[in-house]
Amino acid sequence: MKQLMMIGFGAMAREVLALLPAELSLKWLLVPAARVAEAQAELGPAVTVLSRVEDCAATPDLVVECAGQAAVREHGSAVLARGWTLGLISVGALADEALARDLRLAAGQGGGRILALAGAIAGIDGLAAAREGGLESVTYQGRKSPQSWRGSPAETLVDLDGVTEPTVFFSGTAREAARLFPANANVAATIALAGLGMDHTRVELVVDPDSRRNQHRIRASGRFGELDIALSGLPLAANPKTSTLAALSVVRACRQCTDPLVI
Ligand SMILES: NC(=O)C1=CN([C@@H]2O[C@H](COP(=O)(O)OP(=O)(O)OC[C@H]3O[C@@H](n4cnc5c(N)ncnc54)[C@H](OP(=O)(O)O)[C@@H]3O)[C@@H](O)[C@H]2O)C=CC1
Ligand SMILES: O=C([O-])CC(=O)C(=O)O
Repeated sequence: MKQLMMIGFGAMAREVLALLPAELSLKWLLVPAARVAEAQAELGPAVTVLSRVEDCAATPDLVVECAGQAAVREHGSAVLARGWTLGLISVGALADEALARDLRLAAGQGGGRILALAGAIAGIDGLAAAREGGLESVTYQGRKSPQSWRGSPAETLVDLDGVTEPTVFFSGTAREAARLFPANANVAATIALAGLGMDHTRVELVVDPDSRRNQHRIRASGRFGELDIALSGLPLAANPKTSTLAALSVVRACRQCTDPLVI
C-alpha cells in the first residue's frame, strides 16, 4: 500500500479523500497549527495530522497540495528538499518568480519533483505538446457566477450584486491574474506554464450572472494548428470557487502514483 501526504483539509481535500484509489492511503495530513487537534479528532489514529513537514520522519510516495498559494509558500521547499514528489494544485503560486526559483532550487538540491496538476481545465496535454513545435498565441477566459467571485478583488472591479449580463472585469497577463485571484485563477498559471509563459498568456476574467458553472476556454495557435477548448464545470458544493474537476485532477495524480499504466 502506498502512502499519501495531503496538504490542506478544505473543500477540495475532502473530495479527494472520498475518491482516493484503494492502493493509496492517506497517512499524513498537513494543516495550520490551530487546526491540528480538530482534524486529528475527525480522522482518527490512522492519519497523523501535522502542521510542519519537518515532523514527518518517513517518506510519502506522493504529496498533494490542496491548500492554497500560501501553503505552497510555507511547505513547498521543505517537501521538495526531502526528495519527495509534490503535486501542486495551487499552480498560481509559481507566478511569484522568487518562489518559483526557490522551489526549483529545493527540488534540484533534494531531488524532489513538482507536478503541476491540470486542475479545473482540460487540454494541458495538447497545449504542452504544441509548445514543442512553437506557439503563436494563447488566450484564456475564465467565467464564473457572482457567487464564485465573492471575496476576491472582483468585488471592487465590478458590481457583483447588480451585474445583469456577462461582464469582463479583468484583462491582463496570466501572472497578474494568478496573483490577484489566488483562489480563482490558478488555471491561468497552469496554461501559461504549458504554453507561452506567465507574461505572454492573455487572460480575461468574466462574471456571468446567468451561469452556475465555472467555465474555462483556452484558444491557442501555432505550428501545430489551432486549439479551442471550452469546459463547463460544476463547482464543488462546499466551495463555489472550486470546480469539481480540479479535485478530480488531484485524484488522477493519486491514481498515476499507484497504477503501472500512467494516463
Ligand atoms: N488549479 C486549479 O484548477 C484550482 C486550484 N485551486 C487551489 O486549491 C486551493 C484549495 O481549494 P479549496 O479546497 O476549494 O479551498 P478551501 O478554502 O475550501 O480549503 C483550503 C484549506 O487549506 C487550508 N490551509 C490554508 N493554509 C494552509 C497551510 N499553510 N497549510 C495547510 N493547510 C492550509 C485551509 O485551512 P483554514 O481554513 O484553517 O485556513 C483550508 O482548510 C485553492 O486555494 C486554490 O489555490 C482551486 C480550484 C481550482
Ligand atoms: O476551479 C476552478 O474553476 C478554477 C480555479 O478556481 C482556479 O483556477 O483557481
